[in-house]
Amino acid sequence: MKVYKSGKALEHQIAQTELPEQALALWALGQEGFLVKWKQKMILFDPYLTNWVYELSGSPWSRAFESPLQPSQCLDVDYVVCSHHHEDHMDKLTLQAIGQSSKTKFIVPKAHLSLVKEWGLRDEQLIGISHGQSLELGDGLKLEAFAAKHEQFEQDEAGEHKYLGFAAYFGSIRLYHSGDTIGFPELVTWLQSRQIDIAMLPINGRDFVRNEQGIVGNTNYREAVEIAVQINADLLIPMHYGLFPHNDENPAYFVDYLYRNYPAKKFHMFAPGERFIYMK
Ligand SMILES: Nc1ccn([C@@H]2O[C@H](COP(=O)(O)O)[C@@H](O)[C@H]2O)c(=O)n1
Repeated sequence: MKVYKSGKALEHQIAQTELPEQALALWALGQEGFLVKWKQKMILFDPYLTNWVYELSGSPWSRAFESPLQPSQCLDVDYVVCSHHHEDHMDKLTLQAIGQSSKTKFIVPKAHLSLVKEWGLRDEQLIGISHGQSLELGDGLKLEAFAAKHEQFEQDEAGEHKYLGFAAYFGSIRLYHSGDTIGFPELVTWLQSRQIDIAMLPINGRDFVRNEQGIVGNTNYREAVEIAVQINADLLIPMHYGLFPHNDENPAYFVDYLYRNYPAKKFHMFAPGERFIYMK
């Protein structure tokens, strides 16, 4: 798979992107990694910018495309937000490298605070978040966490959910980044009252063959579409495809399903490294 823009050209584009308050810019970085710029703030969701999964687990976990950005190009980001501790979402090498920044704060599930401290991130860089909690992040930016079901809910001894999704409020623009999850009725109920504009959901699905390989599943393209429809999201962004061929889905099936069933529903399918500007 080709990367649309990467390296210095992408870094330059991010720095040069100026936006009115009612707009935000999104860059897809692969899997569930997205950079959001709004006003002068930058927030990075689930960045997997290295080859750490392959280094840990070997074949078949090699990347299908290079990361559009290197961690060292993300030192100006205000917040890195991680949904759960799977290495393609909470990547030790990416976090350690961005942790060299004196600016960036890391928002992780409270269940994983001790782990990221073991990785060398310092207390003052870290913010833990729990299901049901909201964080005010300044300038009208707010983040709210919701439990996710990476097939199941999983909680630590203290009852902290290990899988989270996030509603991020950029002024009046409301974005939901699901993390890794399947669909479940409470999720729809929680999100219906949040009036989400942009819903970002995985489409890689799940099956017993992948379960037998230790791969935990997510919403498939039908479920992603149906959740977006039920919460009345304005725009649907499919994610979690294209990076690992053995845990993938063809995004054309998502487009086909959406086009046949909800032809008026807006979506955007990204190429890695592509910028998309959303204006409310
Ligand atoms: N044999 C395996 C099975 C799974 N992993 C881990 O799974 C992660 C991918 O799952 P997500 O749905 O969270 O993207 C991947 O990061 C590995 O940590 C593995 O390493 N080996």
